[in-house]
Amino acid sequence: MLLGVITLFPDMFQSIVRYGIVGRAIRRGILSIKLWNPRLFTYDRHHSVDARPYGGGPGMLMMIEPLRNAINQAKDELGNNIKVIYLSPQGRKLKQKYVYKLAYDHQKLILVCGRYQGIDERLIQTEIDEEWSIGDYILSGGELAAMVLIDTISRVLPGVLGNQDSKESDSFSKERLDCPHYTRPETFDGMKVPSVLLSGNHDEIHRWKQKQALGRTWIKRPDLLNYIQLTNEEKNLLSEFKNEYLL
Ligand SMILES: NC(=O)c1ccc(NCc2cccc(O)c2)nc1
Repeated sequence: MLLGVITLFPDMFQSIVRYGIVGRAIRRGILSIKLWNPRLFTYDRHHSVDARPYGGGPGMLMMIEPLRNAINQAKDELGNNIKVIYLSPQGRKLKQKYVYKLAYDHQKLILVCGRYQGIDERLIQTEIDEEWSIGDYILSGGELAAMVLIDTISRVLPGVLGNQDSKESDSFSKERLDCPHYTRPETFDGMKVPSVLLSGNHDEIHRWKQKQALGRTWIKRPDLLNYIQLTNEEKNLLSEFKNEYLL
């Protein structure tokens, strides 16, 4: 998968291309990232990329021309029918199921990172195909949002995560929270690992993990339960958890 990024701060992306899962995906040739800086596509004396907003208001906006020039350059290099995504607080809220879609439905994507107070609306109307948000908060730029998107996409690309299960067991891959996890020592400050996890009884262990994941979702994120259709077995596990919890 090839991800093109339009950003005024290309060096920020060094922080993900060298390390961890994204670094591994790049080294394995599964993912590549190419950056274009709109400032290199300005032709005025001051290389202006931002300007004051019409109608007043605080801060500056990114101008159309440098962004459009950079996007066009990216399209010239990557191909013209590539989906262009803009990261902004006004975007659709990113969820795991959309990460799979973005990763599996496209071989290439272009991510546009806004700075300042955002970008001229006419650029959004003419050049942006989809607007996405990583959450309901304001960042000083779209770069961190783009890096979050790159990281979570790279985790679902085939061949990136060694043990496929680790991806599947990720909580949000089944749109529920994860079960609790434990590792050595068996007892720490008098706190013991739940005995079922030491039993070697894989059916019991799987049942316990399912029950804990459902129970924790009910406690911490009951809203998620509105979106998932539970099997009868899952419904039984959850009511068992509730009875024990409410005792
Ligand atoms: N929640 C997000 O995905 C997100 C994305 C970008 C961003 N900052 C740049 C920006 C871009 C557009 C308008 C704007 O007001 C700020 N902040 C948060």
